[in-house]
Amino acid sequence: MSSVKGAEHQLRSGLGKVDLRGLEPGGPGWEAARAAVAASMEAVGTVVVTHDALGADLRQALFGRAMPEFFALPLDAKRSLVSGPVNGYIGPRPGAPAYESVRIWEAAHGAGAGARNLGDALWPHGNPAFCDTVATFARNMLDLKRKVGRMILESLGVPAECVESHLDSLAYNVRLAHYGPLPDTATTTTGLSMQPHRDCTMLTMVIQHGVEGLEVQVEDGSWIAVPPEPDTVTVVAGELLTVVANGRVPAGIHRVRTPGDRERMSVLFVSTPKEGATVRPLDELVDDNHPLMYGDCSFSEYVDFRFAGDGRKLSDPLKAFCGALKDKQ
Ligand SMILES: O=C(O)CCC(=O)C(=O)O
Ligand SMILES: [Fe+2]
Repeated sequence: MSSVKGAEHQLRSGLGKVDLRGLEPGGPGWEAARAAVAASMEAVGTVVVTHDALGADLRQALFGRAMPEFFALPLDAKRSLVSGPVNGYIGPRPGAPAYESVRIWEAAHGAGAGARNLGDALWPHGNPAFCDTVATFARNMLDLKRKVGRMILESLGVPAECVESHLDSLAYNVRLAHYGPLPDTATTTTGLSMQPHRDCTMLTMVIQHGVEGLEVQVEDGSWIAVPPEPDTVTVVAGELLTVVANGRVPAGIHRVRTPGDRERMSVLFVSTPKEGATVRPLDELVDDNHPLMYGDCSFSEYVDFRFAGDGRKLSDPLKAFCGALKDKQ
């Protein structure tokens, strides 16, 4: 994939790469970039964007210091972080023996309360550098995320004020992820560190660093490895965006194939509905040509259904949960 600012972009079986550097809403290049972002999103639920949201110093502070410090903590300390609406740690499991990650909620707001709580819980005297790094990262990503979210919805024809109120209705979290070298058995069976999946989010932005691994499924069913270029982010539509977009943006299918013998770190910047919220297709995206595809979707009930309930066994749990046509198929 190579990219050219604004109007030109390269597609491989639907996956686009679009340069967003220096673009402002309504300014030169905005419309062409917006069309390219939307085309890729509507085709494969994913787009790779080039950006200038994270400088080299911030990336170094995050991947070179904050993350190694966190993952080096004793397993018991990491496990003590309760999983739930505030923070959460996922340790190695039989299905993913080399994967661990931690989620920090609302890291983008205020002084990064989520990061500070986590720092205070883990280090006896807190860890201001860790907290500042995560909070700065999240603030910078939030601007980029709003830009991409705005492009997607505007291009579907959603008026500006509705786009803004949708974006204002979301919550944000950061997930720091670490993939250790794969044990031999895992490498010989699938070679995958994370199985193909759709995210249960609104949008997930994946930042890789140095070591590749993220692969995206494209229109012909093949997989494209996204190179870990420092100034790019992979933006993946989650299932909740499919609901809001009334089915016009599919959730991107992706997986992780880490080089077997190498350690890898990635960071996700994630938007979701707020806790307790119910989402539904935006009114502006339902008309005679676009009949209602999804009914009301309670975020927390869907999470339970998908990860702890009957949805675990289904290939399309979203449709079973709130698809408008689910009873007729
Ligand atoms: O680490 C990555 O590149 C992607 C991880 C991912 O897809 C996920 O955590 O849902
Ligand atoms: Fe994912």
